Amino acid sequence: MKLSDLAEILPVESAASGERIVEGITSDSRAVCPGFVFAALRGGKSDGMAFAPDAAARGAIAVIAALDADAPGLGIPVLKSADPRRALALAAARFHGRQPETMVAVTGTSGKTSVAVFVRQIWARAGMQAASVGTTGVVAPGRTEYGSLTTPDPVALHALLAELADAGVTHCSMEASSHGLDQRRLDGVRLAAGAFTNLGRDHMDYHPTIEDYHRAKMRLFEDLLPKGAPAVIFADDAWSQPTIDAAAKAGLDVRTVGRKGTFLTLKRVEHERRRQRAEIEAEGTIHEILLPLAGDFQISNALVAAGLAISTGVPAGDALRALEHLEGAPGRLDLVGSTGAGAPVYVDYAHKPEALENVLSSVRPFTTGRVVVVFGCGGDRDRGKRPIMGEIATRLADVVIVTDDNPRSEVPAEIRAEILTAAPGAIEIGDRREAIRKGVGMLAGGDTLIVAGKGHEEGQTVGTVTHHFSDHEEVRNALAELAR
Ligand SMILES: CC(=O)N[C@H]1[C@@H](OP(=O)(O)OP(=O)(O)OC[C@H]2O[C@@H](n3ccc(=O)[nH]c3=O)[C@H](O)[C@@H]2O)O[C@H](CO)[C@@H](O)[C@@H]1O[C@H](C)C(=O)N[C@@H](C)C(=O)N[C@H](CCC(=O)O)C(=O)O
Ligand SMILES: Nc1ncnc2c1ncn2[C@@H]1O[C@H](COP(=O)(O)OP(=O)(O)OP(=O)(O)O)[C@@H](O)[C@H]1O
Ligand SMILES: N[C@H](CCC[C@H](N)C(=O)O)C(=O)O
Ligand SMILES: [Mg+2]
Repeated sequence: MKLSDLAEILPVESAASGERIVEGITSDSRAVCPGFVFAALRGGKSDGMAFAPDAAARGAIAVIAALDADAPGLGIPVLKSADPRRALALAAARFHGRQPETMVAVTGTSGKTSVAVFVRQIWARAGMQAASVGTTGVVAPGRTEYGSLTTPDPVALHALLAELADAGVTHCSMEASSHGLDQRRLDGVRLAAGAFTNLGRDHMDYHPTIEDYHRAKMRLFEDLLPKGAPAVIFADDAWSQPTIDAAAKAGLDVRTVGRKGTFLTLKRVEHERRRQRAEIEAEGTIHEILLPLAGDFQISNALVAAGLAISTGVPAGDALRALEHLEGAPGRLDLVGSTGAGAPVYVDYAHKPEALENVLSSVRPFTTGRVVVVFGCGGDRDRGKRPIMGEIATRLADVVIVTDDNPRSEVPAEIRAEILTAAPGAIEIGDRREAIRKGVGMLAGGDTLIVAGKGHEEGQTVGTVTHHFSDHEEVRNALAELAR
């Protein structure tokens, strides 16, 4: 690609530099190699423009910068944009070129990972070459990789999408986090359809108000999906209506799913311990489905996923039948094992209030004894959620064990103390391994243990060091010890 190929996105004026070959694009000066375009972004910590001289010294051929950026004497063209993050995303898409033909994205506070992996499974069952990209990583035919970000930065994202397309993937589902949407990480993705699950308290350290948080999510419908594209919206959430309004105003084809949904209507649901039977109406026909997953919320996620699959060409009957074969995303109400007396132990990724509320409520109907929960809250993240989660745990569980979950740069005992202000009577055990042992050790027949907050994670971050830690492994070890 030549620099002049970016002319639709950026003011590439000088003909001489326009002929230069672009060897790569990055927003990190440390990754610049000769021939790269460097995007100088203003971030939470620093202004990328401060690193432009370094990028130029490493051989950058142009810098993408804000309109008001001050760029004296860099010796390379400065391409100014009113929205440098968007320009970077569009440039990365142009540079890497190929993407799977059918891309869909799902946003919402909870359920994104589940929906993305469900859509992949439904497509795959319908015979498509399908992939999913999100919090738990990348899964595609012959490829499974552990992830880090929910929505990768645009440079990594477009490199990945090009690789997937080259490997023959035609259908790809991805998660659109509010950070990702706000930071324009998805702006270069050619989306065929989008979806919304729900909205609750999250990332209040990043978004000033919940309205601002909702607005960031609405970029998916307002700015990213082409007019007329299907927008699959879960209908039974408090934020469903404002979302439907935003999607309709943006000229999208709104398709609601859920009890109040009209595209897929949930008529009836009967919960069993590890599965649920649902009657779903689609195009005037009632389908009875046995969903092999625990948790009320999984029905909602399955409906959103089916809505996306149908909206991208899977016949409704096939999509709904495929729900009978769904496997949950790793670490989402994941049954790891049971004690000798039959008390189940689940690992779940609930690390925000509504998720914790949902998961604890979901297991109550099948618990004849006590619901025991082990959880903590992450450091360097929204502090406001700590007492809220303490209150929810105290209200919905019989035994609450408060422990550590990635304290990062904070003092772990202070995080626990903030949770404990609203969790009187809770047991405090900082060491997560000990906390899990304690939880497992106290289980009697009829009890249920939920180890919440880390789900698929494989590390515990203390300070800047991430130690290997897996709730799955710890639960398995504790159960094995008990059996000895
Ligand atoms: C808070 C946040 O979202 N930060 C993201 C943001 O960083 P930033 O712009 O604030 O970075 P900064 O440190 O101020 O630096 C500004 C710029 O200078 C550049 N720089 C910096 C140093 C240097 O030597 N040279 C250089 O060029 C940086 O690369 C950056 O472009 O933009 C970066 C580039 O896209 C992201 O990598 C980074 O994500 C960090 C890694 C992160 O942890 N993000 C998390 C919070 C996140 O995005 N999570 C969401 C949601 C998860 C969920 O739903 O729960 C996700 O999608 O994963
Ligand atoms: N539809 C839903 N409604 C409420 N809670 C849910 C829903 N789906 C999942 N959860 C809860 O949220 C947790 C995370 O689910 P999932 O990973 O699918 O969501 P996510 O939106 O991708 O979350 P994150 O933004 O943290 O990656 C689950 O472990 C469960 O506790
Ligand atoms: N993507 C989320 C995951 C949080 C998971 C929880 N284990 C924590 O560390 O708070 C975040 O980084 O805020
Ligand atoms: Mg996720």
